[in-house]
Amino acid sequence: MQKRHVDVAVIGAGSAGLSAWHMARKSADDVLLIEAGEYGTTCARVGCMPSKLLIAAADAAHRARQAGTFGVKVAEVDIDGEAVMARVKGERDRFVGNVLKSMKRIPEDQRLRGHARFIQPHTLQVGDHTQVTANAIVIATGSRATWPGFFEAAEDRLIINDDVFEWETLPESVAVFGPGVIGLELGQALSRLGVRTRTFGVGGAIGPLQSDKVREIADELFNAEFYLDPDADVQKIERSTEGVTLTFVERTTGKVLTETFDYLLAATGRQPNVDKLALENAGIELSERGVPSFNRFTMQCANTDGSASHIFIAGDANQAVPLLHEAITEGQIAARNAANLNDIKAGRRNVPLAIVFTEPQMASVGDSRASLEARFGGCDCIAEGGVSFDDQGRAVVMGENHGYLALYAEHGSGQFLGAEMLGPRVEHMAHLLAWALEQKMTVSDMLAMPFYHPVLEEGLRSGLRDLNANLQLGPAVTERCMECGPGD
Ligand SMILES: Cc1cc2nc3c(=O)[nH]c(=O)nc-3n(C[C@H](O)[C@H](O)[C@H](O)COP(=O)(O)OP(=O)(O)OC[C@H]3O[C@@H](n4cnc5c(N)ncnc54)[C@H](O)[C@@H]3O)c2cc1C
Ligand SMILES: NC(=O)c1ccc[n+]([C@@H]2O[C@H](COP(=O)([O-])OP(=O)(O)OC[C@H]3O[C@@H](n4cnc5c(N)ncnc54)[C@H](O)[C@@H]3O)[C@@H](O)[C@H]2O)c1
Repeated sequence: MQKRHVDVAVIGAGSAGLSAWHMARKSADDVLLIEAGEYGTTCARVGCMPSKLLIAAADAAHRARQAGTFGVKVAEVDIDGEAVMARVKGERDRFVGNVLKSMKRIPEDQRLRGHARFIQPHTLQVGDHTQVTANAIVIATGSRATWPGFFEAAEDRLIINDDVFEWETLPESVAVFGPGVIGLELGQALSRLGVRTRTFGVGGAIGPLQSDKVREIADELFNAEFYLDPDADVQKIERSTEGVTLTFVERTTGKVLTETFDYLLAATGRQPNVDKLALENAGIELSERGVPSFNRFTMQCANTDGSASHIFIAGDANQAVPLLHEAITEGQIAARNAANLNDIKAGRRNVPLAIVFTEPQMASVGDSRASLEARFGGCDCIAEGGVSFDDQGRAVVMGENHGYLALYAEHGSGQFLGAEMLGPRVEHMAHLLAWALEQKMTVSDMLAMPFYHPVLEEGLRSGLRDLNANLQLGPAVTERCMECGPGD
């Protein structure tokens, strides 16, 4: 057994762990990055990047099918599943390759392969070969897909997102369970690529949407394109000779149907990889679900006696905001503090921003309406405004005039608080709104900004005018804006 002492040990070489290693090295000499699995990060290997590559192929197919809207004739859209998957995997490998290249800058003696687990608060057992003691430890172990036990009836036809990106070609059919972020992104993409899909949820949720109005529109729009039952009654799942056979109540007809699919894709959420760390030996306080309690500004965990620990947790492992940009920020904050235990500082956190790459895209900026209600204590302080994209100039031009933008602001101050949206390419508008929120802009400040013509942001201006009127800070929006042209 090898023994080694380091200043900071980082467990997990994903996006949070890599950013942690780089940050810790700014103040500590001996920083060890420990990885149990493949190098390359979840984001590049089986997450953000391959999913967006599959979506890009699906969008190409969709554009070709929609070309007739513009008087452009495309004879037949023929999907070559092998070519689709070859590009997805080829470009995915390029992204993974870039991560691997950047990892070469980490000296070999600062990297260690093997599964880490705590044997004492300052000591990790790595594989069966090394014991590492560290002044401070950053847990950056990510998360993994999770599913209810009864899915196991699908046996070898039960798959998760990781499996999709290993396909040689596209299957004929997939039953998608979980209309959350992953299920909707992958489910819509597969459907657009000609794969027969049905998507089943529980409880009515669609993606991360909180606004009833936006969710209802999303339900209608997605269902116009592919079968989605967000509150499904699935009565039986079984492995049959042909694949996986489901018995379920069809949403539209109420009939009990039995259908066979090649695969059951479980997209029913993710759980943090903290259950195999032997955290009971780490001396830190755990939530009921076994996740360490931590401060989101310092990323520092709490000891069982309430004192501050030398252990920090960043990225999907802490289950707070499982998004790539947050993992990187958290890794940096955690590592900065792990390397400076005598000078713990609160890190800067950005406003919440989340984007789902369906079409129309979904996005949210700021706290959800429910959190805002909780924060403002039911004082009737929140004004809401909104705009539909159905008649928005640029969206009509592009033939993508669907969706709705809901905007929130504080009565009295007129301060912009957040937004939820479903609409064409709203990834960009969501960024503008997040930047406005970071700058603590009021709705009047935002309306004083330039708006080009004809752009989707003219729709945002209409929504802001509606919000301003509801704040009683501007005129009621009763008709189309006369002075702003046909874009709003
Ligand atoms: C299909 C999919 C699509 C996504 N799309 C987006 C997107 O578009 N935008 C976005 O912002 N986010 C997206 N995400 C989320 C994003 O990928 C994650 O938030 C991010 O990758 C988390 O990074 P991490 O460093 O916390 O975890 P990871 O990158 O998973 O790194 C954790 C590492 O820890 C290692 N590890 C675990 N346990 C141990 C141990 N005991 N010892 C040693 N090593 C260990 C693991 O092997 C792994 O390499 C997506 C996720 C998925 C699954
Ligand atoms: N574009 C992006 O930024 C992006 C893309 C993919 C993933 N992610 C991240 O990954 C996280 C995990 O994504 P996810 O889609 O796995 O989780 P999720 O929490 O977004 O969705 C899980 C869905 O499964 C449903 N569900 C639970 N049990 C079910 C059951 N038995 N049958 C049917 N449905 C069931 C839930 O109601 C929910 O709608 C996201 O929260 C997000 O942070 C982000």
